[in-house]
Amino acid sequence: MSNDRIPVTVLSGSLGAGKTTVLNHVLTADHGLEVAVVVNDMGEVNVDAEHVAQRSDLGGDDEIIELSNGCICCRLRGDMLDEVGRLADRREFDYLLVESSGISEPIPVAQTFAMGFEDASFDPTDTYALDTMVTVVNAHSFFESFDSGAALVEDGLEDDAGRVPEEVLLDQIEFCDVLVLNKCDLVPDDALEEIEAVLETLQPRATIVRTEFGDVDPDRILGTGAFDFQAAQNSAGWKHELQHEHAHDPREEHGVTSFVYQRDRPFHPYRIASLLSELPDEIVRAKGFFWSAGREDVAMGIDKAGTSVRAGPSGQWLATLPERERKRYFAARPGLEDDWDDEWGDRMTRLVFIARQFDETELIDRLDDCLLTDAEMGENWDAYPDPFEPQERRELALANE
Ligand SMILES: Nc1nc2c(ncn2[C@@H]2O[C@H](COP(=O)(O)OP(=O)(O)OP(=O)(O)O)[C@@H](O)[C@H]2O)c(=O)[nH]1
Repeated sequence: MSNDRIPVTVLSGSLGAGKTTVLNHVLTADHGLEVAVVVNDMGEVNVDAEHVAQRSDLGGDDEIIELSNGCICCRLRGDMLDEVGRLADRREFDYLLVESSGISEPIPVAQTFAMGFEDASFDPTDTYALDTMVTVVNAHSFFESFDSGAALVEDGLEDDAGRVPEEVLLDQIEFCDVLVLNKCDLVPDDALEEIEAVLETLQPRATIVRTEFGDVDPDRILGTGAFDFQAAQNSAGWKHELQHEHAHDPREEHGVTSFVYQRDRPFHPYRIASLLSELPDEIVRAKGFFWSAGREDVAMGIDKAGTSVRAGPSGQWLATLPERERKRYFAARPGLEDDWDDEWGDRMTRLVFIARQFDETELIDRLDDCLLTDAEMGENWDAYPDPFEPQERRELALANE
């Protein structure tokens, strides 16, 4: 590999998905590259590093950096950089493979390599080039992961931000270049096709590679040059839907439905909160923003990953901005002005749902029942009880891309 900088592939994926198995397969494959490895394990003892050391034909311990008792997406970000900096000083090698812990969020890990990290003494950007973000998906427990999250992680193991495994799994799927669908030996073909259809809907940009015991062709995950921070960050299926679909538009493939619900009348806060708390499990993913009557100051956001649902203030309506600032947004985004309402500005609802084996008509009816009635449109909305959190994150709803 003639690149000046050392290319890096990061393996993400939930606990037990097969990251170490993939890693060992790549290390013992015949690709002619000298590969150094970082293995991150949440426990005190780095079991994965031991498995890698035993199984691979790597020489001394020098080639495997073990980062234990914390996660490289949060607490150990700086430690990881310091270690890979020392490694690059110490010896020559062609490629760096990073196995993150099962609960690592991929975006901070990618940022750490692509942009460095303030707490670290080493700046990776001259030495390393992030090449491929890979997420290993466990085909065998894929659908159960969304039903309960229980298959992914033992109780109480949340990341520092309090995110649950289903949310982290969705992040790992939505932010990557390659999805390795592992444990295919345990799943019949028709189920694999359905899983692939869900994955393609959640993440249309990534290539999907089916594997058994991690038998991936190294060319699929090493030296692909596929990583592009901006593209990866915008690649989630729900973002495409939110940006490009302007109306209800279901599409179905292998029982996987993806549709946008859009309305310009506000929801009754109590009714929508109650519906959101009991969304059907068939909805694997829901994202977007909505208008809750009485909260004309703020756009409410929704984030459903498997059974985990979060909803609350998440952005500012453009209508609440001073006119000059608003015009800057309009100038920067042609088309934004098209949906502008004379009375309510950009206040509206746009929600994306990705579901499997699901008839969306009932949900659409139930969502419509949450909209204010004609009589309620004339009421004092400020008198409605507000079930949502009061605090606000300062993001623009329409910039929610
Ligand atoms: N049947 C089957 N078992 C597999 C496959 N890939 C891995 N395994 C087994 O699944 C278990 C977990 O695999 P690992 O490679 O350790 O998974 P991991 O993602 O590194 O797990 P953590 O490091 O705990 O997050 C091991 O017992 C593997 O032998 C596969 O394709 N099929």
